[in-house]
Amino acid sequence: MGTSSDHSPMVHQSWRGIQAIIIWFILLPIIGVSGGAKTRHFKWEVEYMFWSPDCVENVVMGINGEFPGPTIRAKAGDTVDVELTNKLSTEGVVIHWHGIRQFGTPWADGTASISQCVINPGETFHYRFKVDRAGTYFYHGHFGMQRSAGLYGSLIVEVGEEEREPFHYDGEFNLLLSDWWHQSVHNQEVGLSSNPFRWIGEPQTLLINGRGQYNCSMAANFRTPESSSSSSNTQYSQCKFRGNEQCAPHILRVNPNKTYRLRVASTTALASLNLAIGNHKMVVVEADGNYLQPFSVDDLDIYSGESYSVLITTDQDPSKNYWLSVGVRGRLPETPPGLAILNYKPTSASKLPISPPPVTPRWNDYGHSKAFSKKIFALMGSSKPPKSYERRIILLNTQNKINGYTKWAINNVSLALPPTPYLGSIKYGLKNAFDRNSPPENFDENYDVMSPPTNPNSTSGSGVYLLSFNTTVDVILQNANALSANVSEIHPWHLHGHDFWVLGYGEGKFSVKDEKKLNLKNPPLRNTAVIFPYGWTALRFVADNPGVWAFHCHIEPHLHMGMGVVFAEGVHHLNNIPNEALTCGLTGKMFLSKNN
Ligand SMILES: O=C1O[C@H]([C@@H](O)CO)C(O)=C1O
Repeated sequence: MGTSSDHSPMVHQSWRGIQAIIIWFILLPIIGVSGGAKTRHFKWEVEYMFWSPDCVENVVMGINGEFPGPTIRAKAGDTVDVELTNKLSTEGVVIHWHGIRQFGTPWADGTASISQCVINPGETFHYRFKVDRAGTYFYHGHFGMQRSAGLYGSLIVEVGEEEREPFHYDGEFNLLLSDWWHQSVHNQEVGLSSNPFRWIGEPQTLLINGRGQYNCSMAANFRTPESSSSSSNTQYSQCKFRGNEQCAPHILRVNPNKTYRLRVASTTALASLNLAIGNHKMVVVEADGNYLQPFSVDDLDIYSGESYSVLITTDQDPSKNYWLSVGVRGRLPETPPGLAILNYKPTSASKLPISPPPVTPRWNDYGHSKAFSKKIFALMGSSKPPKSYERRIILLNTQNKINGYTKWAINNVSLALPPTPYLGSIKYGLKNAFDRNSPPENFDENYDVMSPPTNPNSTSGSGVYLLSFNTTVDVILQNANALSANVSEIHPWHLHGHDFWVLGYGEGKFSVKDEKKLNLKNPPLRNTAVIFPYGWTALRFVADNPGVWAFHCHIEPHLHMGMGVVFAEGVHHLNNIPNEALTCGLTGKMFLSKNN
C-alpha cells in the first residue's frame, strides 16, 4: 500500500521525465538529430572489368559491374555500412570517403598504411561510419593509384528530416568529373617510379559521370582552332550515339523555368577543371559540404578533391539545348573539353545546341582562378575559426630527386608510407613501425621559392606530425619552383578527418606581415584548398578528431611521388579500433603473438 510519502518521489520523477521529453523536443531541431536516422547497407564487390569510358575499350576498376561505382545517397545523421569485397585477383584495395570526417571511426577513413591494412583479394571489410552533415561528397580508392584506375563514385548526403537547405531548388543533378588515360595505371605507376622518370602526360579524355568521347566530338561542327581549348588542332568527326553506349554523353533533362541544383565534384587524377554552361549563369552555394555566401559566376574552377553545388535557372529558350562544358586549367591542355547536354523538355535530347560550347579560360590565366577562389566565403552564421593558433606548420612543396628518381617533397621529406598502418602503430606504441622523428615545422628561410632548388637532392621519410589534442593548428602551404626553371604548378591539398578554414592566399613567400591580411571573419570551411603557382595558402583547423589523418596533394601521381604528410591526434582516446583494420605488418604480428 502506498503512502503519501512514497508517492511523492514518483510524481517528482515522472514530472522530471516530462521535462526531459519537452527539452528533448525543443533541442531536436536545433541539434539536427533526425528521428528517422537509418543505417544504409551496401554490399559491394570491386573488380577490374572491360569498359569504354571514352568509346575506346579499356580496363577500369568497377564496383558491382558499374563505372563509376554506385552512388550512395543518405540523410544527415544516417550510418552508412558498406560491406566491401575485394574481387581483384592480385591487388589489395581500400576506399576513402572523401569529405566525411569519420568522427569516432578513424579506421573507416580508407587510407592504406594510415588508417587500415589493405583488403586483400577475396577478403571483405566493413566500412561503417556516420554521415553527420549534408553535402556533396564522393568516394575513391586510396591505395597506389587506384583512383586513376577508375575506382570512384558519388556520395550524396541530403539534409536530415528536421533540417532545411538554406536555398530552394526544384530538382538536382549530380556530376562527377574525372580524367582518363589510355595507358594502364600499372604502366603509369612504373613510369613514375622509374629512372629515367616517365611522366604520365595529359589525359586523353575528360569524363562527366564516367562518360567522354575520344576520336569524335559532340561539337565537331563547331570545332575551330579558336573554339577549342586543345593545343592540337585535330579535327574530329561528329559523334553519333543511340544513347545507350557507355560513352554516350550525360544528358541533364530539365523543365523550363525551374531552379536546379548541380552537385559537381572532381576526382581527377591530374586535371584542374573549369565548368561552364552555355547561356546560363551559376550561383555557387556549397563547397565540400559547407554552405557558402551565394555568388554568381559564368564559369567555375574546380580542382581535384573539391565539390560544389551550383544553382541554375532554366530561363532560356526551351526550344534549344545547351552545352555543359568542362576544360583543363593550369596545365597546357592537350585534352579536348568534356561535354554534357542541358536538354530542355520537351525538346529532343538529340537536337544539338546551335552555338559552340563555352570556351574554357586560357590555361595559365591564374588571375581568373584566383579571382574565383577569392569570392568564396562562408555563409553568414557559419562557424568561425578560433582567433589564434597554437602551432603553425609551414610546408614547402618542392619537386626533388632522390637517388636520381623524381619525387615531390615537403620540407625536403618525400612521404614514403610504411607497411604497418600508423593508426595501429601509434595506438600500440610500436616503435619501429615508422620514423619517430617529427618532420620539420618549417624550411630554410633563405630558400628561394622563385627558382629551381639549388640542391634538388631530398630524402624520403615516414614521420608524423603529432598534434596535441584539441589544439588549433595553422598550416601555411608554400609553393615553389619545380625542377625546371619557370615552372610552378597548381596543387590541391586535401585534409582527411577535418575541414579547415581557408584564411587566405598570397604571392611569393609567406611572411609575418601577411598574417594581418588573413580572413578570420568569414573564411570558408573546406577539406581541399589549392596552392597557386609561386604562392601560399593559409589554413586553420582544430585537431579535435582522434585518429591518424593524411594531408596531401590530391593529384594522384604527385601523392604517389611523396607529396603528402601525416597528422595524428588523440589516438590514445581510441579504445575500439577493430583488429580487422590492422591485421597486417607489425600490428598483425602483435595480434598473432597475443593469441599464442
Ligand atoms: O610531377 C610532375 O612531373 C612532370 C614534370 O615536372 C617532369 O616531367 C609534371 O608535369 C608533373 O606535374
